[in-house]
Amino acid sequence: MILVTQNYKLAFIGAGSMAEAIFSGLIQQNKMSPENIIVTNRQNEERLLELKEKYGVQISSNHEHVLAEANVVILAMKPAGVQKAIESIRSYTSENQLFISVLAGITTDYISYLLGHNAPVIRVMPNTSAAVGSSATVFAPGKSVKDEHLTITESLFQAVGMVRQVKEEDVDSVTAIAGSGPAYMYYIVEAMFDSLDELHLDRQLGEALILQMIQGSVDLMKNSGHTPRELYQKVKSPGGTTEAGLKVLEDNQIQETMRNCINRAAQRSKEITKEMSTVPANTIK
Ligand SMILES: NC(=O)C1=CN([C@@H]2O[C@H](COP(=O)(O)OP(=O)(O)OC[C@H]3O[C@@H](n4cnc5c(N)ncnc54)[C@H](O)[C@@H]3O)[C@@H](O)[C@H]2O)C=CC1
Ligand SMILES: O=C(O)[C@@H]1CCC=N1
Repeated sequence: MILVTQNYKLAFIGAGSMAEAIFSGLIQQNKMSPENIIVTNRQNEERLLELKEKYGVQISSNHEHVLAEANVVILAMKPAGVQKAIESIRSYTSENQLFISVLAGITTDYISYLLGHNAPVIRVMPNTSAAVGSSATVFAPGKSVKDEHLTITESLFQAVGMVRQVKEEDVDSVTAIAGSGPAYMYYIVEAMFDSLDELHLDRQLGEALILQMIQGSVDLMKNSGHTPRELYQKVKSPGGTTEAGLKVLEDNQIQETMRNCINRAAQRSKEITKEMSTVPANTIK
């Protein structure tokens, strides 16, 4: 079923992991047709050909062509590249297009400043689970955004997972949990997988069990109405295996480390804003 998204023509400026996760999710969930998606990057033609081959999306290195029919432009380059990227497309953009930025730390004001006009700009923070329809996404509107633009953004990202509107000042914090969060989960799971060899367990069996164990834990956290603390207390028996394992986590201050990790990521998002996204004072309207 193609939803409201069928009327949109999406241009992705940037063809990396995040762009691929979003458009592959939209295509695989049957929410958008690949003909309505055009993708460009800075210079890697081979990467564009690979994406065309894999998903059937349109590709082009000609920015005028990329922007010509797009009514939604998704900015998906690294934060450090935003100035050059917008300079290279600016003359082909208009106030009739909606700009969606997924860039960590880059404000809607800065994007409007670089565009030099009043097109609506929405800041979105998705994650790579969009590729399987399971992103945890937030969006925050910039200045010229109307309800219709919020609806478009919501419907696009609803197609690839859960989506919520937040204030732009909260996006740095959300980036730390929902944007970067998957990497922290994969990092922990990598360690669990690596323990399989030490346990002399079959790798394939062990990996399947670990992933199902995580899935089951998530299901229980979502559905039981119990807090994480209540749930781990239920697993733990006095003098048992869980207590022994948890003691190692406590002795190594793993919870504190996790909080530090998340706080540091949020702080980094704010640093990126200062380093790369400051609007010169005399241009603020
Ligand atoms: N990877 C992730 O999990 C998430 C990434 N983000 C944000 O998404 C953005 C992209 O991240 P990734 O996809 O991981 O990076 P990436 O390095 O995989 O991709 C960046 C893409 O931008 C292109 N690019 C760079 N300069 C360009 C220009 N001047 N014109 C056109 N294209 C240009 C590159 O050629 C490349 O295709 C970043 O700003 C990041 O903060 C947001 C949420 C999650
Ligand atoms: O690491 C980063 O900066 C980006 C933003 C969230 C996930 N990846």
